[in-house]
Amino acid sequence: MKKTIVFTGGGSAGHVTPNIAIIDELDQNVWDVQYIGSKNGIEKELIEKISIPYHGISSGKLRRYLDFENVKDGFRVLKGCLDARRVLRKLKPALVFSKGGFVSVPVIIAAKSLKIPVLIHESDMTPGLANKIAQRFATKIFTSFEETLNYFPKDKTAAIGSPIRRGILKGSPYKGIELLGFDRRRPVLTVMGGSLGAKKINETIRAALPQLKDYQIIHLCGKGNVDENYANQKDYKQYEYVHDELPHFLAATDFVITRGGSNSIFEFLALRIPMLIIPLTKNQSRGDQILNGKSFQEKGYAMMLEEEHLSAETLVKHLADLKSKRDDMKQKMTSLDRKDAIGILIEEINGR
Ligand SMILES: CC(=O)N[C@H]1[C@@H](OP(=O)(O)OP(=O)(O)OC[C@H]2O[C@@H](n3ccc(=O)[nH]c3=O)[C@H](O)[C@@H]2O)O[C@H](CO)[C@@H](O)[C@@H]1O
Repeated sequence: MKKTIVFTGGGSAGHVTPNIAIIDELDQNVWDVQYIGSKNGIEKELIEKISIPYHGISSGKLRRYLDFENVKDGFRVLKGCLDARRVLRKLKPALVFSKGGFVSVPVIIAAKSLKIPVLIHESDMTPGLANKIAQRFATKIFTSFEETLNYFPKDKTAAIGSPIRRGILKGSPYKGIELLGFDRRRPVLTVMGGSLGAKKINETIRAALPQLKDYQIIHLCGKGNVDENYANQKDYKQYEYVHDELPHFLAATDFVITRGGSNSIFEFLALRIPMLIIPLTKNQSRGDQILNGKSFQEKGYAMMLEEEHLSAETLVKHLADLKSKRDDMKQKMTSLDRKDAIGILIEEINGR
């Protein structure tokens, strides 16, 4: 008889794509895979696309301060715990695997109350609020960054790198160039503002286009952000979000401009693509991307440009610097930080 495993995590692609990466590698003759996410989060569409049974529960945003919305969200989280408990009692999983995000908290609390083992993975340099809460309920904790070990109990935590989907490494540069209608002899720059796009990066890259004529540009600009004024240009292709084409596009990419989302930057590291990281600011986030970016810069994998200093001029200048550091960066990107996190997690799961 198959054993059941429940995955959870959501709110942004960053909390879902690693789960999909692991699910892809699990032997589904051995494991019955199920997913618990929020009723309407981005995870619903991404998980249904890979045909894994999806259970939507009530979910509320967790805040560090108290206000009326917070109280309402408290009730939603409470309802989420009851929803999750009901689903888990029915599925009777051997374990729960969580990638974090608000929706994961009620699932983990419910799992703990039913004595179901919980594994969690933290992608960022510093833990998000969900994983901070989840850590006390977790049986075992994995992190992408070595630096993150300081934030969790030593006896149950291991740094293993980021579980990046293996498919992302299997793209063909020729196919990418062909899909894009680009010229194989000229450099390709990919601009990726995280799974949700990035308004300021989008505007700045478009303003800098006249100074970027050496490059052929793939711009992944996020939902609703394609600018029709720039449609049908030979050297500048815009997409809201790409799925199956992404491995081919990245295989054809020479440089990348990116947010500091952990999944993206570990994917670029595995592909050895020199990156210019423009992290979300402290006003837009809890500042995790700044720390992710700093860590990569210190290790020589990336350059960083803070959004406060972002303009067409600084972007072009940083890109020129990136070009001059390209060989050195690629050399450094062969390090141990490219661990086989997926392999480690699959082994851990199979041992349960
Ligand atoms: C706004 C926000 O809260 N961002 C957080 C979110 O990142 P967010 O989900 O925005 O970004 P990540 O870089 O972590 O992940 C994006 C994922 O989407 C994929 N992708 C992207 C564009 C596209 O067209 N196609 C595609 O498949 C990327 O390859 C990657 O696997 O979770 C990360 C991991 O906890 C955090 O580091 C980020 O701070």
